[in-house]
Amino acid sequence: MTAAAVAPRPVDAGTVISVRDAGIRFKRNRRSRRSFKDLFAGSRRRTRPGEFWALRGVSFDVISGEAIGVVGRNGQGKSTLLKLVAEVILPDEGTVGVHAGVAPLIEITGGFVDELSVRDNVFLTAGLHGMKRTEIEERFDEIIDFAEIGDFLDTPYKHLSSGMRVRIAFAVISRLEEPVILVDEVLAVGDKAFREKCYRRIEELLAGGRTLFFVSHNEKDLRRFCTRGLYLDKGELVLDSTIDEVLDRYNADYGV
Ligand SMILES: Nc1ncnc2c1ncn2[C@@H]1O[C@H](COP(=O)(O)OP(=O)(O)OP(=O)(O)O)[C@@H](O)[C@H]1O
Repeated sequence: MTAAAVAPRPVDAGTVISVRDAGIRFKRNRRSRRSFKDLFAGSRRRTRPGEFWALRGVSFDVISGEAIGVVGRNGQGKSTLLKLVAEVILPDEGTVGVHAGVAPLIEITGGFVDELSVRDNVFLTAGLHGMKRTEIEERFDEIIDFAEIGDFLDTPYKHLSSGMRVRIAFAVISRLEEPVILVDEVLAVGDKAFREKCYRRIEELLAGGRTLFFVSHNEKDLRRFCTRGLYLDKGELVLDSTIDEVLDRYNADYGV
């Protein structure tokens, strides 16, 4: 049976994300590009020379309001999983059903455009997530105050330091009204005071019922926010359990 033939499971009330047997393969040197012909050639399950599965056979459901920590060593597929949930990439096999809007902070650029000013990027990103111009104008000062980068409103995004990029990206993403928030390790770039401010904001969002995916190598942070853990190893989901069980298993496996 081809992946395309897998019938989507009925979605329970409250299920915001439903991932079934998802797999994504990359070329060693760049993202695998499937040709139009491949879609009909039944070659989806095969790995061609130079390709590998960054994720494979991954299945889980997420209920609205869950806070999920994604755990695993470097290169085991954590960021790839978040990109699937953000629908930035599509699975090569299986299905990824996302039944709610997603605000992703998954790369340092936060989806911002290098050449545009900070001001224009705020309007662009918030607009792409469905905010009306008047709503963005109302929240603009709050966003800039949160990021503490009021002196750089007309600066092209590419000229900001990496910490400043994360500040503005987080400030915008965390003001969106999307029900699902994805936070990759990018916050690690921010200084300690700013990180703490972001963490308090994440706690507010969780208290307000948002759903969180949080990738981190920091056990304390994972335990602070997350109730559930997904442990990825060699592209497979080896454990889906409480965050405490997931961290215990990860520590036992890798002796940290
Ligand atoms: N666009 C891409 N093209 C080719 N390979 C990729 C691409 N993106 C990720 N990979 C590879 O897929 C694997 C999983 O990468 P991923 O970034 O998901 O790991 P990770 O668990 O988030 O790692 P880290 O903890 O280091 O951030 C790695 O081997 C990585 O090199």
